[in-house]
Amino acid sequence: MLNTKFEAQYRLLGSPKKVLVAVSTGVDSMVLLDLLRQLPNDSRPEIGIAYVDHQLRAQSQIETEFIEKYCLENQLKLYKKVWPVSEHGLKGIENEARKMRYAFFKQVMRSGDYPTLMTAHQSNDQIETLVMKGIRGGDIRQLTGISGIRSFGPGQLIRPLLSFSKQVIRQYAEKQGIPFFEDETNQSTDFFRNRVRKEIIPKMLENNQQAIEHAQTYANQLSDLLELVDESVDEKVAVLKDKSGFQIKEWTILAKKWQIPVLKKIAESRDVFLKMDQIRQITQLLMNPKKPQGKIDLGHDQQFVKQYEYMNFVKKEKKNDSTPEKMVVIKNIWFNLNKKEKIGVFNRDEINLTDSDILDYIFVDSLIVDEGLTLRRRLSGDFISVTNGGNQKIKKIFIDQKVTKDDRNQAWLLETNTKQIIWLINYKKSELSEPFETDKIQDIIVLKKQGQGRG
Ligand SMILES: Nc1ncnc2c1ncn2[C@@H]1O[C@H](COP(=O)(O)OP(=O)(O)OP(=O)(O)O)[C@@H](O)[C@H]1O
Repeated sequence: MLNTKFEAQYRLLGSPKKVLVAVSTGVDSMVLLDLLRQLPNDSRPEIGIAYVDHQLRAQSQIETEFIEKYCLENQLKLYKKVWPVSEHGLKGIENEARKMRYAFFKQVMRSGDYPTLMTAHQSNDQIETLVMKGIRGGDIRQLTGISGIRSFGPGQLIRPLLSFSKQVIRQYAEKQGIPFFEDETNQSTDFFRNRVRKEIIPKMLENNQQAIEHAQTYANQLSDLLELVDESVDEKVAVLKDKSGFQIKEWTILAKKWQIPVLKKIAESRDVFLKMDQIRQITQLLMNPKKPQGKIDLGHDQQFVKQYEYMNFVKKEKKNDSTPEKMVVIKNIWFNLNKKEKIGVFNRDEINLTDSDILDYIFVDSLIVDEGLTLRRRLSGDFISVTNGGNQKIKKIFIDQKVTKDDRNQAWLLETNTKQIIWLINYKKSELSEPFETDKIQDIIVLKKQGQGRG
C-alpha cells in the first residue's frame, strides 16, 4: 500500500533518475531508502547516500558503523562526513549542525553529480514546523511549511514523504523489518520541536484526528495565494525598475498594502531577507524628504541605499587599500583612479585629442606640473576657484550635482603645489585650469578610460 502510494508520488515528482538520499539512520530516512530501492525497475533511480556523523550522541559511532555496513551489503555509494567535536560551537548547536549538514549535501551533489537531493521529512515534521512557526511568529510565508520540492544547490531538494505520517512510516518499517535507530533527542523534551511534538501535536490530534491534513491544506492554500500575490508584486517591481535602479517615487505612489511586499521582493532579488524592524527603518528613510541620501546596514555585508531618486540593496564595498589616498603626479605616467579611469600628465603634442577613449582633459602650465601636482581625495572644507572669480565649496558642487555619498568619497581632485585645486575630476574644473594666452609651454592632463594608451 505504502509502496504504491510512494510510487505515484515519485512519478508526480518527476521520477528523478539519480538521487542523493540524506540518511540519518532514523526511521524516516531508512524507510525512504527502502521505498526508493523497491521502486519498479523503470523508475528506480541510481542512489547515493549522504550521511553525517554529528558526534553529538553516544550512539553515533554505532550508527556510523551500521550505515557503512548497510551500504556495503547493498552496494550503495556512501558519502560520509564526520563533524569533529572540536568544531562544535557552544551555542545553537542544532542550527550549526543543520547548516553544516546542508553544506555537505550541496558539496556531494556537486562532486558526485547528483541533481536531486532527497530528505525524509514527513507530515509530522510538517505540522511541527507549522505549529512552531505559528508560535514563534514572523513572516506569513513561513506558514507554507516545508516545501515538497524546491531548488537547492546545483539542483533540487525533494521530500517525497511529506504526505505520509510518522505512524504509517513506522508501521511500514516494522512490517518490512527495516532496521533503524531511534533518535535520542526524540525522547527528551529539551528542545522546542520536541515539546511541540510531544505536548502540542497529540493534543491537536485528540481534538481532531484530521488536524495534520487540515494544517497541510491551509499551507497549500496559502502557497497558491502567495503565488498569485507574487505575480502582482513582480509586475509592480518591474514598474519601479529602470537602468539606474529602483525608483523611489514610483514606490511612494504605490498603495500602502503593496509597498512592503514590493520592498521585500526587491530585497530578495538581491538575496536580502528583511526583518520587520529593517523594513520599518527603510520605509522611514524612503519617506523622509529631508534625507535625500542615506544608508541602512542590514548585516551580512548588505546595505540598503537611498540615493536621491533611487533605492537599491547593495553589498558593502570593501575598501580598496591598493590605491593610496594621495599621489604625486609624475609626468608621462598613468595613474589608475579606479577600475574605469586613469589620469596622466603629458606634453600637449603627445596627445591625440580625437582619441575616443579620452573622457576629459585640462591644459596646464608645465611650470605648475614641475612644481608638483598632487592627486588626492577631498577633505572637508575644500573649495575650488571658479570662473566668476569666487570660490565654490566642493560640498556645494556635490550637492548641486546630486552626487551620492559613495561617489563623493570615491572622487579625486588635483591640487597644485600652492594648495589650489584645479580639477575636481568628473565634476568641476577651476578657472586656474584655463591657460593664459601668455603661457608658452603647455602640458595636458588627460582623463582616459582604463585599459588604453600607454602606461
Ligand atoms: N545526520 C544526518 N545525516 C544525513 N541526513 C540527515 C541527518 N540528519 C537528518 N538528515 C536528513 O534530514 C531529514 C530531517 O531530519 P531531522 O528532522 O532530524 O532534521 P531537522 O534538522 O529537524 O530538519 P531540517 O533538516 O529541515 O533542518 C532526515 O529525514 C534525513 O533525510
